[in-house]
Amino acid sequence: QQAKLPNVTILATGGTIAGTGATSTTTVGYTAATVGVQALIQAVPEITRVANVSGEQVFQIASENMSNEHWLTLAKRINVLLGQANVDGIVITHGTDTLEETAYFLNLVVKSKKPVVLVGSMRPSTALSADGPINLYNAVQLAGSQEAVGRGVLVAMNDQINGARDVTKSNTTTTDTFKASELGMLGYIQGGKPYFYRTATRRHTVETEFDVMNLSVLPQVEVAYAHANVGPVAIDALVASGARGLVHAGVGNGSLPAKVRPALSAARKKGVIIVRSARVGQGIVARNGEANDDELDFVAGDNLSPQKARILLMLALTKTSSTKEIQRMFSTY
Ligand SMILES: NC(=O)CC[C@H](N)C(=O)O
Repeated sequence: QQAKLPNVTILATGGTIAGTGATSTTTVGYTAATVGVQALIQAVPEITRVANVSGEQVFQIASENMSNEHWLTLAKRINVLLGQANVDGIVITHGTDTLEETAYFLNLVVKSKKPVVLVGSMRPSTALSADGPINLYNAVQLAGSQEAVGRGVLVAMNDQINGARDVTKSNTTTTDTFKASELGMLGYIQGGKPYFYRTATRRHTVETEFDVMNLSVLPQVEVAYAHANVGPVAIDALVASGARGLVHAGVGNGSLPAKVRPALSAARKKGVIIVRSARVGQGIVARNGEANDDELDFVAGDNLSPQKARILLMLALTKTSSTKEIQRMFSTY
């Protein structure tokens, strides 16, 4: 332990950053989540020069298998670690498929200003020009930096820093996949130093009303996807399965197709909370825009993607079932 270096804990959860392929040119069809956290750290000895690093293997999964229970376990561990004076920051290695969802969940439930940085890779560790090692090196630097304190949960990949709320995976395979769409990234990591140009304005971490430390399950919230010719089948099935909340990934500006509206309205009358969002990927779904939310007693999803609206609705339902209160939360977080 070097006293002048920050203490960074790496929580490993799997993904491509811990993946291996048959050959150096295998960049699809490899196996995710095979390399353990100690091997990940040993593969990048440079990080021991910038931080006192310790590692914990929290899970070893491909992130398409990430569940609410995994999130609760991870969030609780992070809150315990960040409560310790000898931990300055946390890096989470993670598969990229649901990395943005884990990031937003943690952004709402981590109760510390200390840096929490998610990192993954698009190429397995065995590939030519694997992006995992430099991404991990940058993430550790960011998590150990003073610049990252109080900025909410961050995603560090491809030399760029993004905020948890706005970032999304935008390309199936390229290394520049993480983008904050039209809102833009927060900064860069270059030469081992973070450069911040923007900051997230929505409340996060220590400023939220959510606390998962005593929870072992989260309320069931599902997403129903709209498209031409869509009917009520998926919505009815999700409600019958016991969903307490439904996010409607509407077309355009969160529009409700004629066959969908009565199904959602009937669900609301049974007590299910309905959030109107959009499958478009950019822009705001405002209250009483394409649908009369006041009359239907629905919640407008602001500019959250359907998958992120699901997370906020789950956490909202741990506190209230008032649509007025939930709408406030969607305007706050
Ligand atoms: N690039 C990746 O990390 C994708 C691998 C895998 N599907 C996962 O999300 O864990």
